[in-house]
Amino acid sequence: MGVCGVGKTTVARAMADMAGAHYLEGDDFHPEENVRAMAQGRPLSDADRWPWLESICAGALAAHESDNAPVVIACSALKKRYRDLLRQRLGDLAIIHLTGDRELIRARMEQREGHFMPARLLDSQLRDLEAPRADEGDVLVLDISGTEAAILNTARAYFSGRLQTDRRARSASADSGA
Ligand SMILES: Nc1ncnc2c1ncn2[C@@H]1O[C@H](COP(=O)(O)OP(=O)(O)OP(=O)(O)O)[C@@H](O)[C@H]1O
Ligand SMILES: O=C(O)[C@H](O)[C@@H](O)[C@H](O)[C@H](O)CO
Repeated sequence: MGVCGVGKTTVARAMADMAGAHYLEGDDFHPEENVRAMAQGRPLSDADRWPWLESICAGALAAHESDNAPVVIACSALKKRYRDLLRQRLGDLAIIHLTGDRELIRARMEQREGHFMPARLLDSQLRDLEAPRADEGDVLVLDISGTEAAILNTARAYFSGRLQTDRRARSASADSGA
């Protein structure tokens, strides 16, 4: 999760490769009108985002049910209520909140080519962002100022730990016949 340009796609793709997981790009689930709005510099509203979040959940569940493999999703999930919807629909999550200095994110967005999101929407994303607090216990905060390798190492350690915990919990519940 995180604002535009913070590196969600980059990290999520690498994590999915590492874990043999499905990779879902949140941007692919936006209806055309959402993409058009953002491309024209208009921030999305809650009303624009609810159906989009629901379709990400449907896609994630379908992918997982096809072969039981884990699913990694690149999704802004800017507000607590969006993350709560994901938790409610998808069950246990391991969330990485990518954060960074506004100027660094802006510079990366300006260098990026072929993406619909204009750098001028960054401030609206930062305004919408409700950074997870400590009571959202499934979130790792990861600053993006380090090298890509260092970021991926930290992300990998967090996901691996969460996957092992999840596997242990599932095997314990299978043993107990639950
Ligand atoms: N650690 C990093 N170091 C340098 N550049 C990076 C790093 N991570 C990502 N980038 C570059 O920053 C740009 C934004 O990254 P990316 O597209 O992954 O962000 P995003 O959060 O998925 O963006 P959006 O939400 O707008 O789709 C890309 O050009 C990417 O190659
Ligand atoms: O919630 C949102 O406003 C959107 O998901 C955006 O964050 C973009 O889709 C993405 O980040 C584009 O760059």
